[in-house]
Amino acid sequence: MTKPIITKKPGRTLSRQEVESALKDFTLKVANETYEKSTSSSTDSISLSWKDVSYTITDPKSKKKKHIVKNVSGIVEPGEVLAIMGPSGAGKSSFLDLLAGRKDPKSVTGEIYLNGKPGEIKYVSTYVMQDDALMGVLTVRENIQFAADLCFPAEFSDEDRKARVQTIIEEFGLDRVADNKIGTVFVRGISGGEKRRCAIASQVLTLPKIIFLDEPTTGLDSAAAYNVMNAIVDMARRHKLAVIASIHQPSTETYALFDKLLLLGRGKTLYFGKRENAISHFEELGFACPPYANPGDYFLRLVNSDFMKDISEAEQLITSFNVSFLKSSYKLEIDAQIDDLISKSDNENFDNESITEDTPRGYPRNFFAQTMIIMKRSLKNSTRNILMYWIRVAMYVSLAILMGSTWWQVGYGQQHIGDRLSSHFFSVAFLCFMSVAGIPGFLEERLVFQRERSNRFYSVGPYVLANTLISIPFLMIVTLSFSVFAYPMIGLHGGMEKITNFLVFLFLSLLVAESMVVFISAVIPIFVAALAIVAFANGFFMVVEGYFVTKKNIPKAWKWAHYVDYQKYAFEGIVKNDLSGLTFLCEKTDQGCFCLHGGETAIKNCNFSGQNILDDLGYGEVVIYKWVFALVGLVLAFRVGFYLALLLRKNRH
Ligand SMILES: Nc1ncnc2c1ncn2[C@@H]1O[C@H](COP(=O)(O)OP(=O)(O)OP(=O)(O)O)[C@@H](O)[C@H]1O
Repeated sequence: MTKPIITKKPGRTLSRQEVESALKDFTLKVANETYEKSTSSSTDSISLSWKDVSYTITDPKSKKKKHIVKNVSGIVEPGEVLAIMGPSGAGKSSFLDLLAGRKDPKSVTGEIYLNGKPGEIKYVSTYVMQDDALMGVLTVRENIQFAADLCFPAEFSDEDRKARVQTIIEEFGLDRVADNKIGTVFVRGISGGEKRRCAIASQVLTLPKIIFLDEPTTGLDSAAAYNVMNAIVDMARRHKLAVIASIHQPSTETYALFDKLLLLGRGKTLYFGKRENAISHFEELGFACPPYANPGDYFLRLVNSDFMKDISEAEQLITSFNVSFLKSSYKLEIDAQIDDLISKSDNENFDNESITEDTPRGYPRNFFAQTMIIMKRSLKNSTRNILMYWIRVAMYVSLAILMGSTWWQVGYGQQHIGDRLSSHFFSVAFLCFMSVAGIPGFLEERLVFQRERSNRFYSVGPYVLANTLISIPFLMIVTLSFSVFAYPMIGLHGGMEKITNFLVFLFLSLLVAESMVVFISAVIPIFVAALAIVAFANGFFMVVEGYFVTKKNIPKAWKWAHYVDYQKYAFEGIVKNDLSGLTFLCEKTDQGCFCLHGGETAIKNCNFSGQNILDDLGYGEVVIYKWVFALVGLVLAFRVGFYLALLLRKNRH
C-alpha cells in the first residue's frame, strides 16, 4: 500500500504550513531516492589504498632526482575522513595531487588501488581546490543549482535537481543564506566560511565516491573551519564517501573530527593510522603530548624542522620518526589491511576488469544542454555584474554626449572633413580600446570555468560558444547606447541604410575587440599582463590603421599589421559609409572657389563629392560587405584562438 505523504489526526485540520512542509519533505525524499538509484552501481562505495607511492622530480639545474614524497602507504575506507598534516613543504599538496591522479605518471611510482584493484581514480573522485571560485553576483542556491543542472544526467527532472540542491544546502548548513548573493567588490555577500561551504557543496553535489580537498579550511577562523569540516565529515559518513583532506593547524575540535591522520615530514610518513592512536605512538617514542594541548599543533611543532638551527639534527629527527613508524605495529597493520583487500578482490573475483569501467566518462549533459545552461548563467552574470558591461555602457554614453557636444553638427564645409574623419577614428579607437574594462569580469569567470572544467561539468566548446553568444546582445546594447547620442549630435550621414551600416561596423569592431580580450586573457590570465598586452595591441592597431599615416606611407615592415588590423576595417567602413553620397562645399575666396578635392569640376561647381575625398585618401577600394566579412573573419579567428587557448591549457584532472 502507498504510504500517505501526511497523516492527519481525526477532527484536526492541517495548517497550510504543515501541508507545505510535508510536501517539501516528500519531494526531497523522492529526489534523494531517484538520486541514490541513478548513482548506485557495482561501485557503491570505494576504499582507496596506496602502497609505497613516491613522487620524484628532477632538479632543472643540478639534474639530480629529488623525492618530494617517498614510499607512503595507507588506506581510507568508505565513510572515513583522512587528514594529511605536516609542516609547510612537507609534501601534503604533492601527495594529494599524486593520489588524485593530477601528477605526471612518469614521476610517480607505487600502486594505488580502488577496492583493492588498480583503477582510474579521476572518474570516481572529485578534487576540491583551495579557492572559492564562485560567481559573486549569483546566490548560493544559483551557484549550486548551476552545478546540479550540469552534473546530473538528462533523466533528472527539474524538481529532482532542485530538491537535490535543497538537500545539499541543508547538509552544508547554508539554508539561512541560500538566497543571498556570494558577494563582490561592490556588494558584501556571505561570510568566508559560508562561501567555502558553498564552493565545496557545488563540487560534491553528485557525491563522488572519493573526495580530495586541498586545504579546505585555509583562511578561515577556527569556528568557520570547524563548520566546514563538520559538514564534510557528516556528508562522508552519511553517504559512505572516502575523504582525504590536506589541512593546516586544525583546532582541537576540528582535529577531533578526523578518523585517520597521515603526518608527513620531508615527504616521508611520520605517522599513518587512526587519529586517536597517534598520541600513544608518539608517547611510546618519548614524545608525550602534554595534557590539554592541541594534538594537531603538538605534532606539527614536533616534526617542524624548518626552524631548527642544526639542519643535520633536524634531518635525523625526521628520519628517526620515519624509521620508528616503519617499524611500528601501525605500519604492519596497514600493510596487512592493503594486502587483505588486494587478495579479497582477487579471490572474490570482482566482476570489474577495472573498478571504474562502468563509471560514465563523458559529460552528463550533451553539447547543446551544456551551452544553454552556461548561457543562462552568463546572462545572469552579465546583467548583474557591473564589471562586465554596465561600466562600459555608462562610460560610452558619457563619451557619446561629450563627443556629440564637441563635434556638434560637424557640417559639410571642406574645412570640417578632418573633424568628420577624426570623429570616426575616435569612435572606433576609443570604444574598442575600452574593451579592456571587460578583463576583470572575464578573469573572475575564467577561474570558475577552470574549476568547473576540471570537475568535468562541461567541455571547452560549449563554454566558448556560450561566451560568444552571450556577448552579442550586450555589445549591441553598448553600440546602441553610444550611437543613439553620438550619431545625431555629430550630424553624420542620415538615412536607415547609413545608420544600420554604422551600427554594424561599430558592433563588429567591438565584437573583435571583445574576442581579442578573452583570447589574450585566456593565454595570459594575469590582470596586469593581459591589460598591458590588450592596451598595447589596440595602441598598435591605431598606429597602423591608416588614419595618422596613410596606407601608402606605412613602412613595408608594418604593412601586414595594417591588413590584420580590425580597427582599419571598422574605420574605413564607417568613413566610406558616411562620405559616399554626400556633397562637400569648397571655400569661396575673392579669387574664386578653393577646393581641396575634385579638381576642375569641383572648382566649376564650387563643391565636390564624398567619393572624391575617398579616392584622394585611398579609401576608394573599400567595399562595405567585404569589410564586414573581414571583421567577421577576425571575430572567428580570435574565438578559435580563445577556444584553443583554453583547450590546450593543461587540465590536470
Ligand atoms: N615540481 C616541483 N619542482 C620543484 N620542487 C617542487 C615541485 N613540487 C613540489 N616541490 C617542492 O616539494 C616540497 C613539497 O611541496 P608541497 O607543495 O607538496 O608541500 P606542502 O606540504 O603542501 O606545503 P604547503 O603547506 O606550504 O603548501 C616543497 O619544498 C616544494 O618546493
